Amino acid sequence: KVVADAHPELEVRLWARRAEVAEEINTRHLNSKYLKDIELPENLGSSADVAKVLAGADLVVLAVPAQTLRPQLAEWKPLLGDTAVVVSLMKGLERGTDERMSQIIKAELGLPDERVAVISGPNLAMEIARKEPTASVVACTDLEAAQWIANTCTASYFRPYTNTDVTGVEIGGIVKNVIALCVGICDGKHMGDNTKASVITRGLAETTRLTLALGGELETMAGLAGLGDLVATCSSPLSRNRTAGRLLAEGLSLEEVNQRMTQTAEGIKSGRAVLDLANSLGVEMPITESVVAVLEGEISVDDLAPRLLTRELKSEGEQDQ
Ligand SMILES: NC(=O)c1ccc[n+]([C@@H]2O[C@H](COP(=O)([O-])OP(=O)(O)OC[C@H]3O[C@@H](n4cnc5c(N)ncnc54)[C@H](O)[C@@H]3O)[C@@H](O)[C@H]2O)c1
Ligand SMILES: O=P(O)(O)OC[C@H](O)CO
Repeated sequence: KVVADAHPELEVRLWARRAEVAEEINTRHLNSKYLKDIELPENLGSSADVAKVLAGADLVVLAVPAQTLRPQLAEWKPLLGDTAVVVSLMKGLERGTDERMSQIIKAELGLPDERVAVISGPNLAMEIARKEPTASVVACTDLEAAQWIANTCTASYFRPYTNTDVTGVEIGGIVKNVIALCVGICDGKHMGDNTKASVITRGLAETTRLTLALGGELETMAGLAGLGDLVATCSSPLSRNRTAGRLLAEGLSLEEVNQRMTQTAEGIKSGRAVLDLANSLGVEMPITESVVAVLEGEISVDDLAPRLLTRELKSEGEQDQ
């Protein structure tokens, strides 16, 4: 939608898994299941036939639940043009491999770095659909490619900044979902703003430790894909991850929460992968560890705060702990 709004002269195509969704987009310019009464631009068409959608595409933007990406890519690979650039909007880490989406895209599609990018930031889908002003980050190791993508998706309400730190941009988007689960639990337990601000700030500290250990940059964490996205998700009632945490705190089982969620809350599945990755690098991530302990039934939601508060005292600036 952003690209279609930005460039009315371009033909933008959306792959829909269900033919009736494609039909509604083409005939009524609506996607009522996901975007209620938002009017979609006329140059945004849709098809349930992925071959038609990918034919001749210069820019391919992927946004499926992270754990489903790898098997989908094998299907899409033969349909992709020789020069197409692939952009990930996904904010999850693959369980079992602990790989980021850009790594999976590169490996499965056999693409060089300059043809794989990431867009991430404080970008709640419904607010963007309503054309509420937002900024974002386009990250690609190749700055020229990032600039081309940024130009393509600059709309009156959408302002992308470029960054070459793909790792930091992706890690910011992944870990904030886990931190938002924790904030949601605080919310569900009627804890106040001091508590939530403390979790957000220490959440950023552990996200930064992981980013630095993976070769990402400190500046990225202070930017839109780090602090920006973390604040948006942790403070918005639209956030699925925060909502999932709140439901857990209200006494729902994880199974009941999953049934209740109509859209993916990436933190639920990615939490374990983030923790495994951190452990493999010797990075301490106490909030992530505690959230995973709740998700895996090792501790109850009531044990979460005591577990975090009774940790050994340390200096605020310690980056390695
Ligand atoms: N919604 C947001 O606010 C937002 C914003 C930025 C990034 N993201 C990221 O984008 C990704 C997708 O999020 P979403 O909100 O669109 O999730 P979603 O649960 O709505 O799923 C997106 C689409 O993927 C399809 N899908 C579901 N299972 C699939 C499968 N097995 N194979 C192929 N397609 C499948 C669904 O039909 C849906 O159309 C996530 O990684 C999320 O973190 C979401
Ligand atoms: O905010 P959530 O939990 O809905 O997550 C979706 C996106 O990552 C928002 O940027």
